Amino acid sequence: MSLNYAFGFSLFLLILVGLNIYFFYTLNTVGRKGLSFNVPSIKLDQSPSVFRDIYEYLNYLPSSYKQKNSKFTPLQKTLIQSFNSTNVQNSKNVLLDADKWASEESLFPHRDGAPGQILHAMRTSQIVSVDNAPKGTQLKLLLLLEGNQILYFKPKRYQLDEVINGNIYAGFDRHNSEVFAYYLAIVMNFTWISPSVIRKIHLHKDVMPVATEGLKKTMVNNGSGSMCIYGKCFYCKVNETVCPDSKGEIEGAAILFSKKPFRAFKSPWRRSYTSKKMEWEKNNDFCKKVSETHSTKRLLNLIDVSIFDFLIQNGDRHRYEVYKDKIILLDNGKGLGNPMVDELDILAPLYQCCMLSLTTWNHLEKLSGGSLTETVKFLSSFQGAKLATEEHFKAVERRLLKIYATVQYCIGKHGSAKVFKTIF
Ligand SMILES: Nc1ncnc2c1ncn2[C@@H]1O[C@H](COP(=O)(O)OP(=O)(O)OP(=O)(O)O)[C@@H](O)[C@H]1O
Ligand SMILES: [Mn+2]
Repeated sequence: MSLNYAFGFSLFLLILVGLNIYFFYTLNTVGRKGLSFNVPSIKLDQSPSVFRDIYEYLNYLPSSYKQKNSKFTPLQKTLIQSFNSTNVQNSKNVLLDADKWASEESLFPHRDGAPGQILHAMRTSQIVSVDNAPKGTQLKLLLLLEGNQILYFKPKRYQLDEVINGNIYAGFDRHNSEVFAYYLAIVMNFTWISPSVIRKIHLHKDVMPVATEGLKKTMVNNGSGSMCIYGKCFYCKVNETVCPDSKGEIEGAAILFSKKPFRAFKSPWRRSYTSKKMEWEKNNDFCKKVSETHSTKRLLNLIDVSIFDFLIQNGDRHRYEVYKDKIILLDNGKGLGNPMVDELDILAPLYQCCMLSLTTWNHLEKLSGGSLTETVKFLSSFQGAKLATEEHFKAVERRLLKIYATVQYCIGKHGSAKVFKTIF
């Protein structure tokens, strides 16, 4: 009898303790309830403590960040109208005005159906000359189009499902990353970027008849009768050629060249490209130092760029170029290397400065719940090419949640009045 009593009492105590723990937990997570996340391969033990803090916020991210925001619906509709290229009658002439473009809000027109027409023209206009592009470390060509516009052509080096292992800047440029970046930027309302589209050029029909002598000198026969290009660039090697596919075509990213005078600057958050650590990697107060030599406006712009780079995982923005006091998103080929990796330190400008343009934040909040990549897919579908595997689209959504968590971390640390800036 007394044993039964003792057992019953212990059970009662156990239930009481259990209930206590349950209520304590729910009370503590009210308002920041969220599903726990599977954190992909991250070396938390060796990471700075800021990473742990950000991941803590990620685990309690409000559920609204995982749902669609109805405020995005009208914006999405406008974007779709602008990229729908079914109205291409004028597209042949659309590039003729390109030199007159660049307004106070963008480098190229991005409204009223212009993007669809521009991309279509970039993909289909007659090529009148092909040469090696003289600048940079990566193989690329210059395509001169009828009507005098120039395209940078970064050739395809990898299949979409190829995973680039190694450090963040490993491998050749990814042509699809350039094009993906263009659509992503536009959906994010970062309009200071050059239009970019997947284009296929036929070696014997489009290139050879109009190739410069200089380009022909950088071609070799690959042994099975086809000519391949090794190009002229810092890293170009005779045994690292680009060859046409079985249809005789070379696929690549065609990027509209802008003749505007850009000014180049070294990025304060650039990597060392050796095992040596840069100051920003060792000093979490690095932003304070940068703010002594950079305006708040430029810092906010660099932070926007870091958010963009984190989404595609471009860790190679060693230098940035400016026009009309805005950073132009040139050279986005080092993204989409590995969909399983999220290098959080690309976000260093955000978590070290803990500030963000309010305009950027208001817009980012509208892109939640899958809208961001859904719109990239939708807009790019008008030009036909698939830009990335499903794993990459999922990775971008996962990284967006990490951006939300990083902003929450900053708000938690400094309060939203200090984080959000209206200077832009
Ligand atoms: N769309 C563009 N319009 C005008 N100039 C451009 C454009 N894209 C790139 N450039 C210029 O050409 C340079 C080289 O291009 P890009 O950076 O894409 O090549 P890269 O081979 O990847 O160079 P790097 O190895 O330095 O990263 C840029 O720094 C920029 O000055
Ligand atoms: Mn580059």
